[in-house]
Amino acid sequence: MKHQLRSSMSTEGRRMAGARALWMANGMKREMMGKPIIAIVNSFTQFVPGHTHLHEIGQLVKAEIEKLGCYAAEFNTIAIDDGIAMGHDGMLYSLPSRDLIADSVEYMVNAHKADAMICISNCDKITPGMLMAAMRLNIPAVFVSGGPMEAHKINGENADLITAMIKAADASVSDEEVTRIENCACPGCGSCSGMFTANSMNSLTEAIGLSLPGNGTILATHTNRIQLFKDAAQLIVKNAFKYYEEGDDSVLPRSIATRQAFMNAMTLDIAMGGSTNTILHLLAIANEGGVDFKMADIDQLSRRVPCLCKLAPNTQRFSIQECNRAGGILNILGELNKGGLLDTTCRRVNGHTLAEDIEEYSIMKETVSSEVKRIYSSAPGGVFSNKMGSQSKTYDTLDTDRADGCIRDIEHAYSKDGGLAVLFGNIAQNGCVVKTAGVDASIWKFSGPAKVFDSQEAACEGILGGKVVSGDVVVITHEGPKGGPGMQEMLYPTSYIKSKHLGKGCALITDGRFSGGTSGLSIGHISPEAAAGGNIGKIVDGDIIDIDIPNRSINVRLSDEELAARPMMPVTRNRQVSKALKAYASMVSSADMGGVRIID
Ligand SMILES: CC(C)(O)[C@@H](O)C(=O)O
Ligand SMILES: [Mg+2]
Repeated sequence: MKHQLRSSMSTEGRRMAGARALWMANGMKREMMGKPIIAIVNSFTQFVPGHTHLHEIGQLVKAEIEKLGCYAAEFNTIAIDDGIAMGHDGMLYSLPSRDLIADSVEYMVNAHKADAMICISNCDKITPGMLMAAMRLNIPAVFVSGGPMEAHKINGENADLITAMIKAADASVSDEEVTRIENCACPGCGSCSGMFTANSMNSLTEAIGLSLPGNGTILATHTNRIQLFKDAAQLIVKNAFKYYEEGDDSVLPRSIATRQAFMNAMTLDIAMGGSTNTILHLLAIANEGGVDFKMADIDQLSRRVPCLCKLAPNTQRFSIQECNRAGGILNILGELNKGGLLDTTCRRVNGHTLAEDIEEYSIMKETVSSEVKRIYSSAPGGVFSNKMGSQSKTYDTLDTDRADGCIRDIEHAYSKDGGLAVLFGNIAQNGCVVKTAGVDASIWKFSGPAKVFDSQEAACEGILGGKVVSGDVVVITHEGPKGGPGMQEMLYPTSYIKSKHLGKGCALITDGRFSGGTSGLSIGHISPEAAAGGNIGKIVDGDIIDIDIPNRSINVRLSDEELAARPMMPVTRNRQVSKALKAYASMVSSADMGGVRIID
């Protein structure tokens, strides 16, 4: 062994007889000792459709690994369903759960001295939590997500949980119509079908190189998703031997997720109008690995990367299944690469360079291999199913229309400027973010009077109660990482603006964050947050807010002197915060640092 097995601490030497006895009681065979122990980090839970089908897959992965002679042991992490935890104080727990997941993976893997891990993630905080752990532990790791949910279509347009939320608060829609939509919006297992946070993060994992091709886009219900798990199981064994036996450090997370890989991933995100949460998570993951990747890099990239792909909620024409049919993540990267926008020398978990994978998985070549066709022709089954790999339907043809198909080439970009932008100004000195892919170009410049609310709940009441009118800028304060605490997703306020048919008439700005399902002129992550003394906490009703996306600015129309003389507005809400959340709030940073905990 070139690198000593971590597990040798508990499997070697006469004095480890007790530990060996326990390992054998777990099912480890004598002949497995001295070989890498692989942790199967699963996030199965029946509280989240993105995870409800993961019960058996961990054991299938174990069987695949053990065929190759290594012992594999499964443990679970928690997983919160943001959609179910939304619209009430459950959302306070969502972002903090990311760090809890990272810690729990460290606890299990370090306590039992596992040598390598396969991470079975899916929804919003689970993929970033596990990625943070992978960077922290820096042992061989491969990621496989549970896969996306099939999309339900009404008259050719996506109808998902966001559609249900918007219709449910629209008084012009009948109860029967609302029930009809909620009955079909989520047709079974998988991460919700749009380019929401879960699918954004799983796509970014593929771009960073820590998962195999297809990870971001092959449907949960498709048999090809099971094949991906089998391939990943074989790969983690191969990489564990490469590292421990051959001393090959290139398989380690920090060797793969380098600064260049983060830049590539962010480039992809900007090109596909991913969830703004990815910014928060990429900053936090980079921070765990000591990678130099900051808000300023995101700002720079957003100025030169075009928007090549729009899925729900940025359009209702396409969802993740159509993106897969157009060649998925590697084919978006392929188009970006033609514009010289990537560093394709980055090495990936499968041992290839990004250039090699882009070439091999391109669907635009004259001869596309049967393996590539197999992956990208994975189609929805079209019937409700919450079973992993329960169907194997295929598309007859792949989508190679780069002018008006799901993935466009640079010549036919939706916009030359990317789908995400970072704005700065006197109310966001450390920046804030907006998903421009989801904003109608007619309101990229917007000025209007502030309507201030110091909680998400008050904002919801204000919007639904008619307090907010066309032309207003809704300002939601004290919902940042520290102030919330937990930086709630504001999907209800942004959906209610649409329910009230104010989508193009209002802006919303906050130190909180958004769901990937949010679209419209919604600006979040304002840093510093109000609870950290940020100027957003000084805004009062009637102040004029100037938003200018093309020039990347956001300001309250007050002079520096006026703003300096303004006191912070008192917080009027009455929110009960548990001790667990207070502990989190006591150490969390602002969004521009990824909302990571500052612990020294
Ligand atoms: C419920 C959603 C849509 O998954 C949301 O949590 C997101 O962030 O995308
Ligand atoms: Mg979310």
